[in-house]
Amino acid sequence: MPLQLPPGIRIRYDPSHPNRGKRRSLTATRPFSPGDQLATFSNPLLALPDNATMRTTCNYCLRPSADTGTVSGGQQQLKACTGCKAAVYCNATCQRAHWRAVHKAECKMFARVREQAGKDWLPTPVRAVAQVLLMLRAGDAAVREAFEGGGDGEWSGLEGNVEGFKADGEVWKDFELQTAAAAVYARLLDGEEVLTKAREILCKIQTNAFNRLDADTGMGGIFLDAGLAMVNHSCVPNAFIGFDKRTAVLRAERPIQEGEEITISYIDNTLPKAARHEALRSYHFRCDCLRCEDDLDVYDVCQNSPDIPLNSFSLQPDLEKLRNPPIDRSKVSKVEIEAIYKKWQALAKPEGDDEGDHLKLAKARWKLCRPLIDARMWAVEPLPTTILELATRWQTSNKMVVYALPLLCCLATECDPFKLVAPFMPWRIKGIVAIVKLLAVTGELTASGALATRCTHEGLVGTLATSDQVSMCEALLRLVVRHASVGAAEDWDVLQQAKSMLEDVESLQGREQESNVLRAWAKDPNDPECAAFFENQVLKPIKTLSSIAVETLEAMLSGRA
Ligand SMILES: C[S@@+](CC[C@H](N)C(=O)[O-])C[C@H]1O[C@@H](n2cnc3c(N)ncnc32)[C@H](O)[C@@H]1O
Repeated sequence: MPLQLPPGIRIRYDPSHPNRGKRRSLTATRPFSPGDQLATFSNPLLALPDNATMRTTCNYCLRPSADTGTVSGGQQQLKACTGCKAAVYCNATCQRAHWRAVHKAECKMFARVREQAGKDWLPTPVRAVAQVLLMLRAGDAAVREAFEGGGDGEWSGLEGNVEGFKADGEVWKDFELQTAAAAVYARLLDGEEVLTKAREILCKIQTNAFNRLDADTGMGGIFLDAGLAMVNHSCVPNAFIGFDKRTAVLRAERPIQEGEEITISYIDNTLPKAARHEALRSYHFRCDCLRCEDDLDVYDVCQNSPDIPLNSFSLQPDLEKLRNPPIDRSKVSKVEIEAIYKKWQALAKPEGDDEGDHLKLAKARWKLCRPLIDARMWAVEPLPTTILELATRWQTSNKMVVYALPLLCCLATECDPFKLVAPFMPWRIKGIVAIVKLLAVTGELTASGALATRCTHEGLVGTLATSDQVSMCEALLRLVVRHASVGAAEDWDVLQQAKSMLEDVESLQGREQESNVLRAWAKDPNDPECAAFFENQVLKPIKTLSSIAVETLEAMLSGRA
């Protein structure tokens, strides 16, 4: 049976393509603009939370619950299946749907796991392989086509790169252990044939499933849809995937023409080339995209991006800066950047939470990044991650929280727009929401007069004291709401939060005038009066905070004033 695909996309099969892995690809059947939804996939073959979150995530719709055990956004408790007590659900509808989809076959397996291993969970890949084995036994036609086909031909099953995995001794040994466990627990251990099949299944899962990892909710898991699995990789992709519970949405990151191949990035495509190729190793192909062929860095890719004009309504509206970034390439070569990244990765991370140990690591990282700092290449890894990891630590530290704000402003203006040129990319949106949350903290400290006791940097205290932090928040939230409405689902948690924070800010008494200007600015960012307000009240303080970040980091990490 041909694979059913949503309208807007189709599989292109080119049997003469010399690279077997690229014979099948997804193609657009009509033009798409940046942010457009290409297709949604809401009936995946596999959708499961990872073992760390399976007790705090609905095992069917994959909605995470808050730590309290209530479903986020609601008051319902997650309820455990009365049979296995391992899988949990937000309601009876989800439980019934999961029972029909796979849990009917899986429930008894968890009882065996408890009996034999004394646990109420399985490692995620083991559970995924066991689910496929059980669905095959139950005669599921779609699962059979996907997992028992040969992987070539327009639709003849998923690609598994089995020979490639086999060639990697360590990985294969691990696969053998995991698949043996899946076969035992699924009670399907009847000979080498099942084990061979289980290993093929695991190869296909590794090649085609997406990891739903969400740093905010701490949630991970596996999502595998046969149609979505037809999308190939590029380090300069024209599309990206967003997850919304049990649905994956494929969206255009750049303009896509009718007949053009749709590509996404399987990895962090802003890493230096050698690191990207290392990350792609488990997909068993050598990427020959433009970024790889010409060894382009984030600034090269940004300069040529068709998405630059979308930034006129963003925290980096200086389009000229995106086209001609003020960097000094003579200070560091691409070969040196590769070497910096390798050494940076090799630095050991402290095991515990000791502040001193983490500061020592940050200093060592900063020292390694010196050529990038001197070249003002803030968007080139590993510099952004060095700043982000410090900001993340400081955000939750009473002593350092105020200092985290400039770091986030630096990331949102000097790093993210160059790395991800489209302002609706979820990562950029989350960065802005993080600034709003910190402004809420610094705003309160400023209002209560406690700011100076929490921060000794006079420039930072002065900038915050003289800024209209509420208007900054409102402007940032308007950016978030506009861009998230383009690049994410309407009920994306981050968008919902932003909308509710915006309502709170708008309802504050005594700032109707500012709110009116910002509302008008969101409608027409080019209106001179509104643009001037945004420039003076929002962009200027954010730029000042961003330069304070550099000063602070230099002082704290390298002792330079
Ligand atoms: C998720 S599948 C993509 C669909 C695949 N083309 C197929 O026909 O089944 C991932 C596999 O596709 C191949 N692939 C994806 N992107 C590629 C690329 N840019 N160049 C070569 N092969 C690629 C690799 O074999 C990879 O392991």
